[in-house]
Amino acid sequence: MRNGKKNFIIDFDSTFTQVEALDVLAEISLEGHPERKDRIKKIKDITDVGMNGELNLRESLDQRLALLDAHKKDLESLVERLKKQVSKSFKRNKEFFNEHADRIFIISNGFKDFIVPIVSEYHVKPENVFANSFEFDESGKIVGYDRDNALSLNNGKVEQLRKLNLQGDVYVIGDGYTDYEIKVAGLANKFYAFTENVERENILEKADHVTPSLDEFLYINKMNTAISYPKNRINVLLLENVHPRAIEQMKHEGYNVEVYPAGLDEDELCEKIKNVSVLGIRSKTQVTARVLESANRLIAVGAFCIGTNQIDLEACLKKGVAVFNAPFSNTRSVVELAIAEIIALMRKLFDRSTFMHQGKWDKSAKGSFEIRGKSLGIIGYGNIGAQLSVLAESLGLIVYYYDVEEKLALGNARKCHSLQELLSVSDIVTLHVDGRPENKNMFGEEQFNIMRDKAIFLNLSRGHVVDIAALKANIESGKIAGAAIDVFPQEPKSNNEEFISELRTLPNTILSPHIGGSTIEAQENIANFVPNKIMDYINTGSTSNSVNFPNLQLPTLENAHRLIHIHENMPGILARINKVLADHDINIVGQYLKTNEVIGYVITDIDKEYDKEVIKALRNIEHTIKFRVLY
Ligand SMILES: NC(=O)C1=CN([C@@H]2O[C@H](COP(=O)(O)OP(=O)(O)OC[C@H]3O[C@@H](n4cnc5c(N)ncnc54)[C@H](O)[C@@H]3O)[C@@H](O)[C@H]2O)C=CC1
Ligand SMILES: O=C(O)CCC(=O)C(=O)O
Repeated sequence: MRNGKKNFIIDFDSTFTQVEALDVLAEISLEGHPERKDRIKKIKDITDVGMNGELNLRESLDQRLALLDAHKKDLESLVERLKKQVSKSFKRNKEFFNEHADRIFIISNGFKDFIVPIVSEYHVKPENVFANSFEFDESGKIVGYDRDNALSLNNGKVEQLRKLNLQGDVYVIGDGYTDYEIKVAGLANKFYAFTENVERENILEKADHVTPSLDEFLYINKMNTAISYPKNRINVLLLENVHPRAIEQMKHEGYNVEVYPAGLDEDELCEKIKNVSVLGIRSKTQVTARVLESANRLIAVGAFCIGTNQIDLEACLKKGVAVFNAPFSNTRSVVELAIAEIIALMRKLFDRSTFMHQGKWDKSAKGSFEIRGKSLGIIGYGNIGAQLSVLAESLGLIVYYYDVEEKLALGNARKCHSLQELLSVSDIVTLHVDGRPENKNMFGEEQFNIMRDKAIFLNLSRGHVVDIAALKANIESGKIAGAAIDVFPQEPKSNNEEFISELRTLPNTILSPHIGGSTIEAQENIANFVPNKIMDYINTGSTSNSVNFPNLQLPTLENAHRLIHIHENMPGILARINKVLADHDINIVGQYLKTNEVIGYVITDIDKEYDKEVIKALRNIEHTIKFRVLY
């Protein structure tokens, strides 16, 4: 077999095209037939049994043709339909077919009548197509096939290949048992199980390599020209029960997705993250510098939430890992919960309901108030705080706010110039600051002391922001008449762990398991938003909305290769990149640079034809953190 040349044997049904052609032919030929549904199902079943090697091929063909009741004219419609259903990775790799036309062979147990018109559009030579041929009666009805052709028999592909007596290496790409048989007969160097359209368990185990797309096959054989990196090689790990829409989107993109329902602790994550390219988490999983040390392939982290205090953003930057979150998707849910809790606390609703469940009827107005005309102090007037301000005002609350940054007052909200000022005027105080480390215990005994007597207190931001012992003492003393706490310094990793807190059993205290953003709407919004940001980053290099990378919105790549260079922010790196490009006579089509304190992010679009040595030279520039090429 050896002369250095490579021959490619490619199956047609469910490999070259996404479908089984006879199944599609049945849909056409049985149009209007009284047994259409039933027959189509039978045909599909026979196909599957045959593909798994459990039914004699000739029998399978005979049975299907009898059920098909097809005519020559149906073949025209079939070809039109199949043209639209060529496998996606085949469509984008037309160049491969063109370049290797002499050495590409379609060997199929299907029929030349429809195979040739489809594959010819991909530069496959008609004389390189080996398949059966239909036989028609005078009226054009399909009545049989050429029975002398070995391809209507079991092991027919093997026999055909023997006849071909190909010189050089032979690679077989197919989804079925008959493709695998070629390898078993010793006529192929390797069998690649093609799973872009169907996965047949019994074939997967036997394959030399499972290839979820033609890109993967070309990549491992160093022949990829259509895309820089096969998407199935991008391993995604999604933790903490992210919404199924995210899983669906990332699988649809072609990524290899693993899902885990709970959070992982540092040791577990260090182990799990080794080969992960994209990590998806919510608020629990801590992405520490130590975790990042173990992350050999990580390119992006998606926080399926707003807060990113659980991620060491600086360590991510230093490692060239871009972090994305969903800054708006669950804000409304948090606001609605805060409003509900304010009313519930002002009416002592939870305690009253608990008493009722214990059989105690306590009808009284004591300690119960309307919220109308009361003052609400919002600490942290960001996306949540500002939205709460508008809703609260529409319910008749007088809104005060305090923020460390200059913020525009919405509606009639009144700005406070200090936290003390806000605390001294508010009947209800609610925290909506972010979880930056400086906010640890920002609310403690001193702040509770300044608050009005019998005020209400809410924290739906982060647990470490409040000194829990001080909160407990102030609830017990009656200074705080009610509290709603959704976030805690220590939260259970999963629903199976016990919640332990000093706040348990305190009066008029609503404790909720960090569910501010846990609504179907919010989770679905997040699951639409974050994967798209990550996919955009992987596909184009765009970093818009990244929480740690310099934000760059890039044009789509057309007729160029994109070089993405992430480096430590040092003087002169851009000059060095451009010197390397000039030394290799590279024509720059576009260049974009943005830096922050830690990294520089340079994108250079160049003409497609270039000396590949330049890639090595760019990678070797001192202070390079990460480098990748996109096309
Ligand atoms: N309970 C839950 O399920 C959820 C909790 N959150 C938490 O809520 C936080 C706020 O969310 P967004 O409003 O979207 O964030 P944001 O970033 O838009 O707003 C936070 C605001 O707090 C201000 N701030 C920070 N520290 C402050 C301080 N010490 N004093 C006064 N102002 C301060 C900031 O300047 C900013 O304006 C998130 O960072 C997250 O930790 C967010 C969503 C759901
Ligand atoms: O729902 C979650 O897992 C976290 C919500 C949250 O705290 C956030 O969005 O920052």
